[in-house]
Amino acid sequence: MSYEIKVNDLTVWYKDFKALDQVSFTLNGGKIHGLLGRNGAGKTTLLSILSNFRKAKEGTITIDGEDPFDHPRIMQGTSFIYDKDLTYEYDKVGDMLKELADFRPNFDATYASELVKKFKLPLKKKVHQLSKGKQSALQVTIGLASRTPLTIFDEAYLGMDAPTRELFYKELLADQERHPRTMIVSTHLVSEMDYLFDEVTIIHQGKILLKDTNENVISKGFSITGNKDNVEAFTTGLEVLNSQILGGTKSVMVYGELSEQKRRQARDLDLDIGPLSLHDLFVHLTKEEDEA
Ligand SMILES: Nc1ncnc2c1ncn2[C@@H]1O[C@H](COP(=O)(O)OP(=O)(O)OP(=O)(O)O)[C@@H](O)[C@H]1O
Repeated sequence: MSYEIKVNDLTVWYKDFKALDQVSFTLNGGKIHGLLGRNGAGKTTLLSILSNFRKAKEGTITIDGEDPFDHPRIMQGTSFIYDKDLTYEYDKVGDMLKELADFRPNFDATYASELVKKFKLPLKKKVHQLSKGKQSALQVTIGLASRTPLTIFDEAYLGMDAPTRELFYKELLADQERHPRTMIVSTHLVSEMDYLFDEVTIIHQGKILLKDTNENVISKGFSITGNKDNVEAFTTGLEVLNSQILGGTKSVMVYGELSEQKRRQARDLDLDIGPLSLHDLFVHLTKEEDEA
């Protein structure tokens, strides 16, 4: 089971600072959505509203067709995994997992035990005594084993070492395959996680910059390299994200559709067309004026 999410004209203020500015989008159910944004872009603000931590005051949100705020079914069906402060969590790991099973109707205790083994979580240790990476692994275990129709991981990998992150990504894909749900995964580690996403949303300075399938986003990013004058002639009118000149050669990154006619023109001008990664697109699409 999975929830569809509709956000319409959502604006969030912190006193006189606008953290989200008329944000509108739909997230299809049963997909893994990558939510990408730079520091302070508004990711956590958005995710805390989707997970009922905060009420939408301007704009509307529906999750599975309902206003999610204070809605028992939607709240029970939503997991929000974030960098939680576990300093005062004196329960033992095993007890915490047992208690959770009572609150989450879909919680799979057998799968949780498998994850405990894979992440090497010490069941008898108190949660606040776990290392940062193990605390994150515990949170991820809870997020995956809860099997909620909406599962949100907000930079859930913090403190995990590279092999543990790999394990998390592998489990996320495998369990999504077995039990499709709506997942939202926010991250800065774009190059490491890009293969996980079915759909991508980029948020920048409180606004949605881009929302599309991962495949479509990637298919619109190109690097164009060749003779400087030819590259300049070719890219006139295209959205140029970045350019570099080395002697008489120019290399640019562009974002947009390239028609067959444009591709022919590139061949005639002896230009090389290459793909761009989601990481490159993210970095350059969210570049600010003073970072050129
Ligand atoms: N409680 C608050 N009071 C005032 N401003 C806030 C508050 N929470 C967040 N902000 C501001 O709102 C903006 C968005 O913050 P948010 O935490 O949503 O960003 P983020 O994309 O999750 O960033 P990061 O990747 O750094 O965690 C930032 O400018 C932040 O300083």
